[in-house]
Amino acid sequence: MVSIPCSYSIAARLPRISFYGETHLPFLFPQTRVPKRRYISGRVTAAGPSSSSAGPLDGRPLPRTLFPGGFKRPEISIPSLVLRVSAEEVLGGDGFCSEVDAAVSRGVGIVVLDFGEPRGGGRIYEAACLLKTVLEDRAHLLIAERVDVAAAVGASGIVLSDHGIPAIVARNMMSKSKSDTVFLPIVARAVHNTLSAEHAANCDGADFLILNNESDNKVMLEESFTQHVKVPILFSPQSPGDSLSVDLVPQLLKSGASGIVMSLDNFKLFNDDLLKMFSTNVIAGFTNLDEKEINLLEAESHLLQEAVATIQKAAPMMNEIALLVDASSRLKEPFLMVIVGEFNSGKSTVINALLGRKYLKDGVVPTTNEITLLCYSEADSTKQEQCKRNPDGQFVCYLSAPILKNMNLVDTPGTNVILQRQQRLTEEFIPRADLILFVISSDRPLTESEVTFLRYVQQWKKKVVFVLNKLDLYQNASELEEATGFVKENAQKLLNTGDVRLYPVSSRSALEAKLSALNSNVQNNEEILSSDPRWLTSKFYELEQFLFSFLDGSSDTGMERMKLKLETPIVIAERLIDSCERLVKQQHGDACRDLISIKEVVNSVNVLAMKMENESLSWKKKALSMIETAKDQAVKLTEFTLQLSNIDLIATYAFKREKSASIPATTTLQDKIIGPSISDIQMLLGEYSMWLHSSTAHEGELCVQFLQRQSNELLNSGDSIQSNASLPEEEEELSKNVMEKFSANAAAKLYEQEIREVVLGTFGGLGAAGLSASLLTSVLPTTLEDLLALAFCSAGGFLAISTFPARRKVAVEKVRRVADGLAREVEEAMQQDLFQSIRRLNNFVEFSSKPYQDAARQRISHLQEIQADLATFRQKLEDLKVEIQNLHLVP
Ligand SMILES: Nc1nc2c(ncn2[C@@H]2O[C@H](COP(=O)(O)OP(=O)(O)OP(=O)(O)O)[C@@H](O)[C@H]2O)c(=O)[nH]1
Repeated sequence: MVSIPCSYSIAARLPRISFYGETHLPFLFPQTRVPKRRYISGRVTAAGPSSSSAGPLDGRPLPRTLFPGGFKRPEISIPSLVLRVSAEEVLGGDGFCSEVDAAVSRGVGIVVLDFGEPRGGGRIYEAACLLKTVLEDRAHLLIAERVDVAAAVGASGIVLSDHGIPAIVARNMMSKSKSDTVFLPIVARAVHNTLSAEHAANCDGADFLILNNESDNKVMLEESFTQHVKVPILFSPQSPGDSLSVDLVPQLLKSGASGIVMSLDNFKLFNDDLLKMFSTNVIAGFTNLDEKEINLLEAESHLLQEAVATIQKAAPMMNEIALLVDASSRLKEPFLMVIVGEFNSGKSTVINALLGRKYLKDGVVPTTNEITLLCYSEADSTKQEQCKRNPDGQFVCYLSAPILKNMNLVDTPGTNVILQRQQRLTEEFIPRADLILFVISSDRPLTESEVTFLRYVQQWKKKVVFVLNKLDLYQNASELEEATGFVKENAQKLLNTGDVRLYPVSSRSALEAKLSALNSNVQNNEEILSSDPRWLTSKFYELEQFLFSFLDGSSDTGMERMKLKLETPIVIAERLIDSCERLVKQQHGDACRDLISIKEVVNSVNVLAMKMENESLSWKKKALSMIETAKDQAVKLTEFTLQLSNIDLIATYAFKREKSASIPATTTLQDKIIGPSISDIQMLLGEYSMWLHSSTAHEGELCVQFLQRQSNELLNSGDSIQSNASLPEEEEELSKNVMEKFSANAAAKLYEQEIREVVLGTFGGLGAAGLSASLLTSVLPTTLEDLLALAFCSAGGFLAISTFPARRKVAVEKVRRVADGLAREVEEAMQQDLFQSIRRLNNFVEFSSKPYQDAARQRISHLQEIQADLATFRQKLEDLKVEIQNLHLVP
């Protein structure tokens, strides 16, 4: 067991990193907003270019992700505390879940749900759902055996038994069901003997093993076995139901166990000292810091915690926050130098030469298809040096090479490999690096893929040191000069800096020289090395000199190391804040547009009012023309009735004086003119009323629909805004009432009265003028001329009849006036009905839009607050950067 374990595994409780955008990433794929609808003149149309769906305000699409797309392995802290619970216990109540909750807050990183008894799938599912709620994202939930249940509840993974399905099958089954996550499911294998342990580790592809059989536990204590199995082995040192001897725990960890699996009862036996063994151990990254530096480290730690809170508030869905959490937790850890380069450029040889031994070839490191972290072990024999593969796929090697005392090295897969996954692993690691050693092969200096990769590195503002490896391939000095000039010039352009460090080396020669010096068995082999021509021609010492000066805190480069280390999380924070600012700016723009859209909805009632007013003109015109037609008919009837030749009438009123009898004109007026006209107009007004109602109701409906669509976007949650407003139900009645009040019978009576008055007023006095009733009776049935002739016979008669046309005109005028009055009344009532409808709609829209307007305003001010917070925070980071840059200045 190495004495100082490395801690390069993000604690399971941290929020998950989502690096890739193949699947749905809420933050990186800013939530796909339903295309905004613009609400104009009562019609809903697709939004124009100002629509929020068009992406950020500058019109360019937001970057899909900080990294290219793909899946990522979940990360588990090692050593790990694992709780094993049964469905029975979980569903049994009695505060069991609260105790699990407490255990997680005390450091349990994984909870395994066993099916126990009874074995019904429903019970397990129920228990898994309950556990998931208890654990939230603080610990991984693994389900024993039941891939279906694990997939259904969205568990982090599965624990397969010795004889269970192959790990790859389980992983695929779960991956398919978890298409919305970028994390691969965890697949652990419970094994009962060393044989199956070896098989699972080497062939099965399980992420870690749980050794269940207590009789075999002692086998695990043997070094040969732990050396052999390259995946973490977690011990389950007791049979279910047995109590765990806690004294065993330190011994198990020392023997190479990567964690302990236990029941809740056993966990309760763990005291704080024991729990400390499971907390991440940190190697002091900086020694001999003066007070100013210590203060700066503390200040930065606090500021980064604040940054995490600010970013989480601004963009709760931003999974990349884990990068910052991770980087800030590593602030006090050793300087991290990441070696990158194309496949076969000589990265491993450079590392071996730095380490002074062939660590990366003699089997200690199994592959460069994964990230390999090399950190220091105080082991005094190479036997204790070992490599382990963490469940996240990363190899961690503990080596005793002196250079690792103050600097961790990371070997990465080549960047131009065919398998994109390897390239992605390297890309993922870049933000964590404090310094990048970029190894270029002399036979292909600065290829296209290297240029692309450098551009990516530049995004993270990393300090890059170039190694032009395989120097021995150059024929002469001028070739070398040409190559270094080319690389420097282009690197300067790419990294936008005049300060490009480039070390042409032959790492193979350097390694060979170091190995011969090592094998010379001489106590002080430095002399042998410095006299070795391979060492001299390798020029490797120049690179080493630079790196060692990095390790010396008192030198300028040592100070630079401190600065770079301090700046690593700041750069990540800045990038995340950039993304947050873009996102919040977009959200703010959206919210402003939302408010404008809502106001547009309210204002659209005015547009609709104008439109309806225009349309109502044609309704009015129709109604008035109906009245006009009736009027014309009534006028004609009056004129016809009040003719001298229409002697029947005169006879009836003037001479027969049958007051009670109705004249035919009255009946005609009532039955043929007024009656049908009234019912026609009433029908028209009924339709008008319906038109008003349906137009406003339709508009109201559209408005409600629009506002409801806004709801989710405004609230940014699943809630919806409740509005108590209801659409106007009743139809407008004023115009209909006017016509209902207008009685055909009453009008006919009035008409008759008028006719009567005209006739009586004209002819009622003729008898007094001396006309004899008999003469009149014999003459009157003849012609008008006769009558006129008779009238000429009597001055009095003539005078009376001569007033007839004027009286008739008055009667006609009266008929006209009545009709015109009715027309005016109807027109006014129609207008009132229109106003009333619009008023109702207006009230409804204003009332129902109010909660939405309030929500939009609240959201705008909330986003403005966040923008202000981010700006303040950016300033704080700037100030801190200045302080870091001024570190070298004597106070
Ligand atoms: N001529 C010459 N060959 C070298 C030198 N350094 C490494 N090589 C050779 O280059 C080949 C690749 O070296 P590695 O160190 O495995 O390269 P790598 O970049 O780690 O390769 P991957 O891990 O596969 O990406 C090996 O055959 C080395 O012997 C050197 O300085 N000169």
